[in-house]
Formats: sequence, C-alpha cells, structure tokens
Amino acid sequence: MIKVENLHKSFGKNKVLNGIDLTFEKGKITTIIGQSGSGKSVFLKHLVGLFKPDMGRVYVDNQDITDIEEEKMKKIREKFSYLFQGGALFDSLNILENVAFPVVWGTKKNPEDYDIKEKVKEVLARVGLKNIEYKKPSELSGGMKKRVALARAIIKEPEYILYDEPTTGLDPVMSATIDDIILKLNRDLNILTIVVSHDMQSVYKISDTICMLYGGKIVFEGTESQIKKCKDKHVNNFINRMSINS
Ligand SMILES: Nc1ncnc2c1ncn2[C@@H]1O[C@H](COP(=O)(O)OP(=O)(O)OP(=O)(O)O)[C@@H](O)[C@H]1O
Repeated sequence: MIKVENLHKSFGKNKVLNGIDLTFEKGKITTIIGQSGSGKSVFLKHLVGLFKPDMGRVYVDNQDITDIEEEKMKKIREKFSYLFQGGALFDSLNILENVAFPVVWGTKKNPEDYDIKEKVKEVLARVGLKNIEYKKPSELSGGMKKRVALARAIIKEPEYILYDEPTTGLDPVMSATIDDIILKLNRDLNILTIVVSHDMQSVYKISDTICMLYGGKIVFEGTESQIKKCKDKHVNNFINRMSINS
C-alpha cells in the first residue's frame, strides 16, 4: 500500500500540490489525470523520494519515507518500477541486453547467462513478444519498443509500477494493446499500479480508480461511471475536452 497525507509542495511562489490525501492499494490500477502542469509528475516523484514535500507524509508499505535516509530510500526504490514517457531503450544494445539491463547493471552478470536469458524470454512473453532478443530497437515498431520497455520494467518483479503517459504517441490499436498488457500485468503479478495519462479511452479501460488533480488538490476520486456523472465543472471540461482529443 502507498499512502500520502496532506502533501504540499511549492517551487518558489508556484504552489503545485496543496494538500493531497490518497491511498493506493495492491492489485489495483489508479490513474491520475489533470491538465498539463497540474503537478502529476511532481506528485509521482514524491512517491519514490525524488522530491521531499514541504508538508505532509508519504508511506510505502506503512513505512514513513518522508524523511528517510537516502541509503534506506534506495532499498525502497528497488520495489518500484518507473516507466517514463517514451520508455527510452538503449539504441546500441540489443533487446536481450536492454531487457536484462536492470538485472545485470552494476554486477558481473551477463545477459547471456542461462537464468537471465530465460527470465528475459519470460517477461517478453508476458508482453506478447518472442524471438526478438537479438534485434536492435531500431528494427522494432513504436508499439513493440513500448512493450520491450514494459518487459524491462517488470524483470525485477516490482511491487509498484508507475507509468507516465504509457500510450502517448501510439495509434488506437497499439494503445489498446498496451492497455491490455497493463491490465494483465496488474492482474497476474498483483502489482500496485499508478498511471498518469491524458488518454481518456485508456483511462476508462484500465482504471479501478480515477483521480483528477486541479489547483493542487484532488478534485475527483472515483470510478468511470462516477466521473461521467460528476458535476464539477473543471472535471467536466477536462474529460470532455480529452475525450474529443483521444
Ligand atoms: N524541479 C522543478 N523545479 C521547479 N518547478 C518545477 C520542477 N518540477 C516541476 N515544476 C513545476 O511544477 C509544475 C507541475 O509540473 P508537472 O511536471 O508535475 O506537471 P504535469 O501535470 O506532470 O504536466 P504534463 O502533463 O505536461 O507532464 C509546473 O509548473 C512545473 O514548472
């Protein structure tokens, strides 16, 4: 479980988070929506200790990480996987080396080691890919690269996955495939999943809970049917505009 209480964060005079209370549960998918600059990325960074709040607390598995030492935070960060926008793969490495990277980096292990290669095949299969270990990223489509990035994100068996705009830049068919994979990974691996997204079709498909950030606060928290009935004008404007765009 991840819990934030009364989270506040400003940069100079720019008050970005102004009292956020949220709880995220294992095995559930929560999406965070909100207009550009509303603080979605700033919020995610507090969960992995990359930003410290001005006020409020952050708990990961009941452990208060707000003022934790960096060495201890490193251990907690190992439970997380953070899939950035673009999911950048290393162009000069083949797919085997890319996917194995989090496991071999900083160790004497080799992607060709039997166990590692088998694990790479297993996670590639989870995202619907096979026999691409010796291809380079440049030989793959955008959607396949995204899937490889997903495979790399789960190779260390994280307890929490944070996705930042996982379907941005993909066509509707590939977006739907990525949504299916996010759902399947969440279900099969019982991962706590938080997704930042502008893509309302995707938000509706994958979310157990949708949260909307506006003016530094959570102005909505609930399900698809609840958000569609929500009377708040900021929520309404946002979902109507985004549904037209996506
Ligand atoms: N390191 C930083 N220093 C100063 N200001 C920052 C920093 N990081 C973010 N901000 C500010 O915080 C605000 C929220 O930014 P954030 O990136 O969280 O928005 P977002 O909702 O993720 O936007 P987008 O959808 O465009 O990615 C912005 O005004 C941004 O300029």
